[in-house]
Amino acid sequence: MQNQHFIRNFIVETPSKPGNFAKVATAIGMAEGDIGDITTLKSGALTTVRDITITCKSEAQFQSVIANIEAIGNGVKIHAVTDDVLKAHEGGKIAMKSRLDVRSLGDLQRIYTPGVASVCMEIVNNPEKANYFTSIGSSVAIVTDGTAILGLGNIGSVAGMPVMEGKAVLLDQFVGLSGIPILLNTSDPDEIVETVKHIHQGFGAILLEDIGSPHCFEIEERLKAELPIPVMHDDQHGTAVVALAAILSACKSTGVDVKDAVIGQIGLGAAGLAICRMLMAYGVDEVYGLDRQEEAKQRLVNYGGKTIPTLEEMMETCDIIVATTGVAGLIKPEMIKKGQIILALSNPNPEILPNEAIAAGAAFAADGRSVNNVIGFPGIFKGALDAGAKEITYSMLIAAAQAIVGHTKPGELIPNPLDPTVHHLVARAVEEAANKEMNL
Ligand SMILES: NC(=O)c1ccc[n+]([C@@H]2O[C@H](COP(=O)([O-])OP(=O)(O)OC[C@H]3O[C@@H](n4cnc5c(N)ncnc54)[C@H](O)[C@@H]3O)[C@@H](O)[C@H]2O)c1
Ligand SMILES: O=C(O)C[C@H](O)C(=O)O
Ligand SMILES: [Mg+2]
Repeated sequence: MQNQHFIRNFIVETPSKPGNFAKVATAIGMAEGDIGDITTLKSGALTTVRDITITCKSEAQFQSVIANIEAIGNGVKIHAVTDDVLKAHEGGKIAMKSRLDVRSLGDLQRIYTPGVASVCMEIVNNPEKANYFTSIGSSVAIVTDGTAILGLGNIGSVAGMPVMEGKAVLLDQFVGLSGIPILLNTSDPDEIVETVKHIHQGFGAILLEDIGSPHCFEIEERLKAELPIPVMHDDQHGTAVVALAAILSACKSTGVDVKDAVIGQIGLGAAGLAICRMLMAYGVDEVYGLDRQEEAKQRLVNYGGKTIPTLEEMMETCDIIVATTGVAGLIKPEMIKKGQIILALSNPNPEILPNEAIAAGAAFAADGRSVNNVIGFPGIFKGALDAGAKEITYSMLIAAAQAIVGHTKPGELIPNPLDPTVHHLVARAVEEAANKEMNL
């Protein structure tokens, strides 16, 4: 797999004289290492120690980064090279924590037997109070069968758990919801639907994650129809929201009316088909899909979409290209037309690196790390839960996309996901759209 993201942390000591860190940065750049976070650990009179996050495309590249730094000499020393990604995952990223302290017998009797019995009876007599007296209303099941983990494919739900824990971390950090991973050991649609139906009462909503096509379409449709709570396949609709927002922002920046744009979508699986459907729901006429599977193309045609037979033809005729194939490096620089907008959204490695696309003439380019459904799904679920919505509809999704665009700075494609305001605005917009649909 090309364009790998190997992330390591270098603990580097340099003499405190100005210019020494610049030598280290140059040494890293000469080996094509990409510098990320830099944390000064110690700033002394004689030496400074920094923790430098470096991303490389291969282990070999790391070795040349190390060799280049060591070649500087004059007191520049590498004290350690650590893998902070693995370190961050030691023991897992999430934990079930109590919101209350139990320090006395009184506490125990209130939150446990016998006090808890009265709360149970309160719910027996007023079932709608379950969301008020329990955590159900702020809990989201993150359900996967592990068949389409990022672009890594069918690696199974246990190997996919770090991704599901990641979604739970983001739900907690950005909107204060509790995400609970549910790892299925079946990819049979009937068994998945039956299982989720039997566990749904413990959750306010269901987030389907990294379930591959075509099963994901049937599973989501059946659960949406059969459950009284919101169900959303994030890879489909969270991605469609973010892709629409990025396209609207790019069109705004380039003075193009999105409804006149010619948009090509490479890959018509979970993400790609949903992106096409979202664009058509938004009123874009010229949306063309491409997939290597006939049945994937047929699904788009069944929704009223159009297809283009080859990648070369799509790259030649479309102003905006979105790719969600899982195939790193699929789009070659020589395929890029001047002024094109390229959203190569596959993770962990895009169909083309944004800097390569820009260098080849693209007006805008982004990968799946920056244009990522993290901008959408936390606020979408928060808004749906706050509204007490029974489902997540297109008007709620389009409201989410418009809220994202409204908070995007000129020249940006989408806001920074670390900006808490964007998640709050998305949640409010989704809640309002839901209330409008429920005539509240
Ligand atoms: N940036 C984001 O937020 C985001 C969100 C969802 C998915 N993704 C990424 O998109 C990729 C696909 O995810 P998915 O859930 O849609 O998977 P999927 O398996 O449902 O869909 C992938 C589709 O791409 C097609 N495809 C593969 N190689 C192709 C090629 N060479 N030419 C044309 N079509 C080809 C497959 O036939 C399939 O239909 C993954 O890498 C995933 O990480 C990114
Ligand atoms: O997990 C992500 O980063 C986004 C998306 O859900 C994906 O599958 O790529
Ligand atoms: Mg995913």
